[in-house]
Amino acid sequence: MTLCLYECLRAVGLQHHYARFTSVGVCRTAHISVLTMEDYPLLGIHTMEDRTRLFQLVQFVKTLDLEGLGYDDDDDYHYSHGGRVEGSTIVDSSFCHDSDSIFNDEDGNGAAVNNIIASTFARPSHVRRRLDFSNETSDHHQRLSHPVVHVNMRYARYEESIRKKGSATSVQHQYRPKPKPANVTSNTFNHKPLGHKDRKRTTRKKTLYTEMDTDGCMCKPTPVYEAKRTAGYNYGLPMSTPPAQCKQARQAEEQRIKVCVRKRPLTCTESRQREADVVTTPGGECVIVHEVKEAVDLSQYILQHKFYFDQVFGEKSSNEEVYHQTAYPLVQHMLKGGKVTCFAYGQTGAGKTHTMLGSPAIPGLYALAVQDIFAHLSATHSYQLVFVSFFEIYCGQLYDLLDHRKRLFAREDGQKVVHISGLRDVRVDSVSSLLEVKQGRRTNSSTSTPNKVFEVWSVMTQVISQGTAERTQGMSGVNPLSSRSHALLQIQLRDSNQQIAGRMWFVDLAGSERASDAKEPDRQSRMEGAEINQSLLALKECIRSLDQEQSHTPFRQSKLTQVLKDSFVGDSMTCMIANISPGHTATEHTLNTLRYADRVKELKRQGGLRGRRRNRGKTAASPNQNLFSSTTGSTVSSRGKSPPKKPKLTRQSDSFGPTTPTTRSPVRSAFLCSTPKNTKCGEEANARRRGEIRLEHISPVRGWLRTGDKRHQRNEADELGGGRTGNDSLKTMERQSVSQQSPRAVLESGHQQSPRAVLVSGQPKDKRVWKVFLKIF
Ligand SMILES: Nc1ncnc2c1ncn2[C@@H]1O[C@H](COP(=O)(O)OP(=O)(O)OP(=O)(O)O)[C@@H](O)[C@H]1O
Repeated sequence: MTLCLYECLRAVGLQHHYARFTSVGVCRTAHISVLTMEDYPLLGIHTMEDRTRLFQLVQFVKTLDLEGLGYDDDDDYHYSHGGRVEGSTIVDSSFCHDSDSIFNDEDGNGAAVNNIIASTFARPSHVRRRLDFSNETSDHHQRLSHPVVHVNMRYARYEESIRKKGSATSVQHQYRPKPKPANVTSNTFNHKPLGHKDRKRTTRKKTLYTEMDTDGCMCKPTPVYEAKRTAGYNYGLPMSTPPAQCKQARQAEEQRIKVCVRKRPLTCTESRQREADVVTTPGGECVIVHEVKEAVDLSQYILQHKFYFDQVFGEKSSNEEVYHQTAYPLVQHMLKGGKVTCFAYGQTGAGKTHTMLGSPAIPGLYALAVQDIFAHLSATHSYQLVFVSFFEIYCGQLYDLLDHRKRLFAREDGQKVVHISGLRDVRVDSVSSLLEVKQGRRTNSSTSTPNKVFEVWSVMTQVISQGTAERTQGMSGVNPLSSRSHALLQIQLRDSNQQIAGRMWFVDLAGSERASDAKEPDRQSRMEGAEINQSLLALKECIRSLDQEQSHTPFRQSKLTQVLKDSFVGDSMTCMIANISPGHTATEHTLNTLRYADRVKELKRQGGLRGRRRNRGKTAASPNQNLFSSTTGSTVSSRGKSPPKKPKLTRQSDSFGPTTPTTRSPVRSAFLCSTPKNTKCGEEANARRRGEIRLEHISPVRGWLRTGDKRHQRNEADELGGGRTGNDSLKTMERQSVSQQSPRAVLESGHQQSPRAVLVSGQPKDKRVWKVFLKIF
């Protein structure tokens, strides 16, 4: 039993168009696969329903390996000339007279088709044309003599339209990617006319690539275009620039921020699923993503996205190689007393943990860094001590991974230095390693043997394995053991006075993918995803803010940036390793990761950080002072750009209701308690401040009436963050006094909202307003 055109059309309920199809030259099932939407009217497909059906059929036929299934070119031919297909009854009540004409045609010479064309489809001559499948050898078409439309030229048409649009630059057809694997489910069609083919679908899908590659009829060379990015997408910064063009800038920057990309190989699972590798890493500084796209006419084309970074590691790079290019310079800087940070960023399953932690057989950056630190200390006979702490940030909370997930709190002191209270520091005292080194058997990492590396690894794992086991993990759509938290490993060097003599952060960030990618997106995983995204956004905002020389850097937007404050100020060095997956199903995430990294790289080339540091150096001596000035100073951006927008945490309305015009509070902020006490003190305060207080809106939270004054919010945040200023007592007085006003007094003071409103604050705003008014008047 073979596949024929009529069966296909009947499967989607388009069998009544069969004659029309054959009349214009669509006589075989294979012809369907090359139909485009432009051909639909020619085939008599006008209604949206029919268009959808035909579209589905075209998609389905495209996924079929017709030759592999024993597709016989003549089948449709015989079919259309009255041949009765083995095992199937083609008589269909909906097929009207056309079918009779066709199937009762005994001579099989195409007379029926010609009759139909002549009688049923008597159309104007410009419509009466037939589609040409020029690659066919059958003489079937030679019997028809209508004008020809070249539908197989759709690739050329598309290329032409792209050129006209100027949205992409055409390049040579040099890259011929494997087409996307077919993703056909058994319920694609309800009627199951092709049921006898079902058992072959699996093999059909698997052989799709090769068949289409070798079959010139089925697969035209896929056009390749180079993505031409516009200024809007990258915040107006120049796009990824080749290294040659920015050599000077790089030298000037002295690699304070280094952005690298690491591509991992396809995993066994991905190979089994026949995922295509869409990432290439030509040279050591360029990475190209070949994105398979589909045009509106359903033709496929390739869009190449090219990025340049300080270093690009291909799938064959080892952890040691990555370490020497990324973390090793940071270790050297730390040993000189600097503060350094190494981020691993990327989608879940992209290889962040593999890079950072590795395994006993393949130690990651943690172990290699500690090994070098010990090697240095022993070589210089230093008495500095190495302390390690390890904690995670999960859903905005800090948990100590070395202390049974004890809850931690990040607080700022009066000097604006962030401390993590309760964090356990473990002194790493690799006696055996150090002894070995002191005996001259170890000098540095480059001369160490794998056994020695393994030894340091085992020392580190005594500390880290406990923490890693405690880390929050979950199942994502990509990785069954996906990290759902940011893991931060801190390595500190301390002198004999316990003063910090160098600090290194290793940050294994949580997967950067969207929350919806979780395999079973329940509430918890969505919350996790939202939190992860928010902290990554905050990280980006901090970097962006530094780049734009903003007077305020929003460290406090997330715990991650708050904890990593040191990484953004002073004489720090940072390295970001963007990990990417090579599979075509991860293309979108790969591009997102690369764009994020590209953004970080481009801003450093703009000299944003450097310029900022320079400015800071003029006004302040220490990083802490710099930070202070950056957060409280009134410096306006020299570029005149607007400050970054903070994500809105709560919705604030400017108007409370149609009858309650609101006014902004003056600089002095005030609270109003929902249940004021009529004390004398309160009345006095009320009388004094009656003319000053302007309420903006009522917050249902804890019954406070709040003002929208930013300074007030900042003061409040300071208090929450643990910092207290000299005005604290004054503010407390203010709060007390204002909170004790009577409702009547508030009304008299010109405000149209009553504290009574707070009592009904759980209701919609308009209702609340009306209740207040009813109560009063
Ligand atoms: N460079 C590499 N070479 C070989 N295998 C790798 C490489 N990078 C990652 N892998 C493998 O890919 C899988 C996923 O890697 P890993 O767990 O490091 O991802 P991840 O980015 O940390 O994911 P998540 O964010 O979900 O924790 C692991 O099985 C790991 O062994």
